[in-house]
Amino acid sequence: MEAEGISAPLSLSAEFEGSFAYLTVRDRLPTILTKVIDTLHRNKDNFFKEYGKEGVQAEKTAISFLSRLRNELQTDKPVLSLTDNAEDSEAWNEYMRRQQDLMEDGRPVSWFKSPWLYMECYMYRRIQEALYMNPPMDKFDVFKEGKTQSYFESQQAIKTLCTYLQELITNMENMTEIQLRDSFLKLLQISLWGNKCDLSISAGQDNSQKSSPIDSLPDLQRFILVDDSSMVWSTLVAAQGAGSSGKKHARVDIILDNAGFELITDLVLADFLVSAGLAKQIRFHGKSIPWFVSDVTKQDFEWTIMQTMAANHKWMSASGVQWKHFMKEGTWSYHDHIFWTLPHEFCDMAVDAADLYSTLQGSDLILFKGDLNYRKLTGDRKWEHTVPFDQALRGFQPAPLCSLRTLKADVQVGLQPGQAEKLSSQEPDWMTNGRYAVVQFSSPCREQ
Ligand SMILES: O=P(O)(O)OC[C@@]1(O)O[C@H](CO)[C@@H](O)[C@@H]1O
Ligand SMILES: [Mn+2]
Repeated sequence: MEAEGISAPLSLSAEFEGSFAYLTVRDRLPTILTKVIDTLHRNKDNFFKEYGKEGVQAEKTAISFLSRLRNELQTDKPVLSLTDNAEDSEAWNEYMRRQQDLMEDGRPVSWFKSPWLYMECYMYRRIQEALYMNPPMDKFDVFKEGKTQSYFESQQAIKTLCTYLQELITNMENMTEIQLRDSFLKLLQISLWGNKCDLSISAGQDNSQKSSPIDSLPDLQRFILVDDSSMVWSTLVAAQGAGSSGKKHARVDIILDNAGFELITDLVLADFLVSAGLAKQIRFHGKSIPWFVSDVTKQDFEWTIMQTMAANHKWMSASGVQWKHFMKEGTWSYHDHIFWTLPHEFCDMAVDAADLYSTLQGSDLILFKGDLNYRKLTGDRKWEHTVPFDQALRGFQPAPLCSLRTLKADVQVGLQPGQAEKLSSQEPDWMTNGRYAVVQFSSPCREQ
């Protein structure tokens, strides 16, 4: 899509044999689909217990939907319109028509010929269609087991992090601005590396946090390829404006990514921002349907706060109680606009989700977590690595924004000349092995 007439390179696509997109569509997506089918099989008795024969029949039909979907994918069939009449179905079908218009010589839109970003998002939406079309399966989260396992497998790291947070809060009034800044930067990096724990790249394999999130920071520093965290800090400080009540009114929006440990790192960061008076309001943005295996839904968000509150650990439960209070008093709020589970590049948001775009324009700082959000920020296109991040956003500038992303797809902009070449010579898979990360900032007020 050409936003504001800004030209852009080709989209990543599985049509490029051997590319990461090709290997993902050929291997990883079918694996994820097979795991979804297995999950439904394994829950057959539960469906019978809860819903009787109707539940078992729904499960069977959903499995046949998903098996057909896997065959369509593996044999590169033309994509199909959605037929579940959900709130977002027309937006999806309109997007398919747009993609069809872009196809050369009238070739149909298909899995190995169309943009990877579209096809991967489309797969997750077709999984949801299989459930929508087979009530009472429509409310079942096929990825719930993996997300809760990631939380339970990361307990030690969560305890360490909540203890660290409470220590910061206890000492906060004695902190100098430098100490406050250093604490913020540490928690920002912990949230950044929390993004390693993603179940899509691992095709559902356990990807929980085993090491101490604090102790591992010094060793990870050298793997941060772009570090604009000082600009994030100065944006936050500049956003402190005394309103009539003399209180600070900064609003921070966090576009969430994965549940489990990563979500805890985001809640801890958000708690610090409010407790340190750096933000008056935090708006969390999650997904309205189960997405990319481990992405946060409203149920995951509420479950995680409740679990942390109920933990048999003093500082975990203290943190969970505080987070529940922030939600109750409205300091924190959770939102799940359907745009986040559409396939659109973010440069389309101002037109295709104008309400969301104008909401985000009211933010003082937007933190985008994770790789899929980075792919949508940059349009998942084959940019030269030295193209500035601002340029790759192609006009998507609702407010000062920062991507906190571990690299798991072969799109990366804003690097120094020679930086990508050096990395490729050392580690050919540096863009997709999840070992590297960026803290990449862009602001409408910064000269382009
Ligand atoms: O957004 P996240 O959770 O950081 O990563 C999502 C992801 O795992 O899924 C896609 C590959 O299947 C890539 O965008 C990325 O590897
Ligand atoms: Mn994710």
